[in-house]
Order: sequence, then structure tokens, then C-alpha cells
Amino acid sequence: MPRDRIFDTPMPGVAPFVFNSEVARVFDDMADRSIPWYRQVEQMSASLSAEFYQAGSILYDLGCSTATGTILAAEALKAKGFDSVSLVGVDNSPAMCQRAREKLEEMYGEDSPVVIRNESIEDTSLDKASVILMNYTLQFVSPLKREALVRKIYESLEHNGILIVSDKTTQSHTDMSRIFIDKYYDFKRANGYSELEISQKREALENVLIPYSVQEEEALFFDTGFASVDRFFCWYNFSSFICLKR
Ligand SMILES: C[S@@+](CC[C@H](N)C(=O)[O-])C[C@H]1O[C@@H](n2cnc3c(N)ncnc32)[C@H](O)[C@@H]1O
Ligand SMILES: O=C(O)C(=O)C[C@]1(C(=O)O)C=C[C@@H](O)C=C1
Repeated sequence: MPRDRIFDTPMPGVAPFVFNSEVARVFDDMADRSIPWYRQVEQMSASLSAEFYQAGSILYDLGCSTATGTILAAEALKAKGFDSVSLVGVDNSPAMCQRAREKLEEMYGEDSPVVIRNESIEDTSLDKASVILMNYTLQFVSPLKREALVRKIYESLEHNGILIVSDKTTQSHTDMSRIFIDKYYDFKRANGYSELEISQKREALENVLIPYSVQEEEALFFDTGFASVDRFFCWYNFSSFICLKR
């Protein structure tokens, strides 16, 4: 797996973070070293997906990147005993879609249960959806567009369908946000990122990754109409939610 060294040389002016080919090439390592308990959260998302997937329906993975979570979900559905499963990964980065298709080809050859769409999640159609995954992606959608997007997701879901969302969050008080962010930077240091990498990435993500508080995120899902909204994972400034439509 190629190592993420994107921010390890001094940059005179740090450009806003984009999911380009440079990022796509190292994304799996970046996610492993930058997202707390990344593989476990993806596995938990896959396992919950298998509980709620309905035969004949489609699982969507919005902002699928290199399809790591999509593949885990496909495997969890198959392990649950569904004869035929259908999954759609959506990402607006051509480089991410290309990497996702390469991984799917390696894993399944001609028989992939996953189709990758290079589209924006705002525009993509979500027919026959029983499970929608949106891990670490809503935080990159403009706050002005989040409500409309979650409404579209809610309306697309079948009865008893679920939305799973993971995001970086702020806390209910700025002092606590600061402490949690410090803990997060300790985590990055422990995973081999230097002070330069941490500070340049922080600059690149400013106004690109816009976190909501846990309360704002929960309110967004409840206000859209979800019958239940529960956190199934929390680590300092990262949370994962499962939202059920009744
Ligand atoms: C942090 S990554 C998501 C990781 C992935 N869900 C996982 O769990 O491994 C965010 C992804 O969302 C995609 N993305 C951001 N905004 C998008 C949009 N409006 N439409 C489609 N994809 C989007 C980016 O290209 C990127 O690949
Ligand atoms: O906030 C940071 O510094 C991060 O690196 C987090 C984060 C994320 O949560 O999506 C940002 C970009 C990459 O996609 C991987 C990790």
C-alpha cells in the first residue's frame, strides 16, 4: 500500500485539499493512519448493513473513495446469505472511481456485485435503497446543501431502511473541542505523521472539511424524519450514526 507523504515537504502556500489522483493513490494508507478505528468502523458499518439490507434492493455507498467500505459491505451481505446483492458506490472524484474499479476488478473479476458511478451525490439517483452508507463524506458537503441531501436520502430509503454516517465532529463547548483535537493530533503523531504534515493538512482542510457538532448532526437526521438516530461509535472528535426510517 503506497504511503501517504502528501504533506511532508514544506509548501509555500498550502492549497485547499482535493481528492485528486495524488490522494487517491495513497488514500487507503491515509485513511488507516488518519481516521481513528477506520477499519473497525467500516466493519461495523458493513455488519449493520447486513442486518438491514432487503433482498432485491440496492446498497449505496456515497463518497465511496477506493471502495474499501463498499467491498466490506458486499462481503457482509454475502456472508448473511443473500443469493444476489447489488451495491452502488458513488464518488465525484474520477481518480477515486478509477482506484475503486481497479480494486473491484482484482477482487471479483467480471462478477463484481458493486457498480461505481463517477457522479456527485447531490445528483445521483437512489432507487430501491435499503441501506445508504455515507462515511466521512457529509463533512465535505457544503453546509448549505446538507439538509437537502439528507432529505433526498430519507425520501429515497425504503421502509425500514437505514442511513449510516460517520464524520469528524466538534464538541458542545470550544474548550472540549480543543482538547479532543489535541488527542486527535496525538493519534496522528503515533501513526507516524510529523508536525509539518499535521499542520499543513490542517491548513489544507480549512473550509473544505466543515465539521458539525454531534448535536447538530443528530438534529439534522431527526428533523428530516428518521424515527431513530443512534451513535454506534465515538472516539473523541469522530462519531458514527445509524438512522432508521419507519
Ligand atoms: C474521506 S472520503 C470517504 C471515505 C469512504 N467513504 C470510506 O469510508 O472509506 C470522502 C470522499 O467523498 C467524495 N466526495 C466528496 N464530496 C462529494 C460529492 N459531493 N459527491 C460525490 N463524492 C463526494 C470524495 O471524492 C472522497 O472520495
Ligand atoms: O482531519 C484530518 O486531519 C483528517 O485527516 C481527516 C480526514 C477525514 O476525516 O476524512 C480528512 C481527509 C482524508 O480523507 C482522511 C481523513
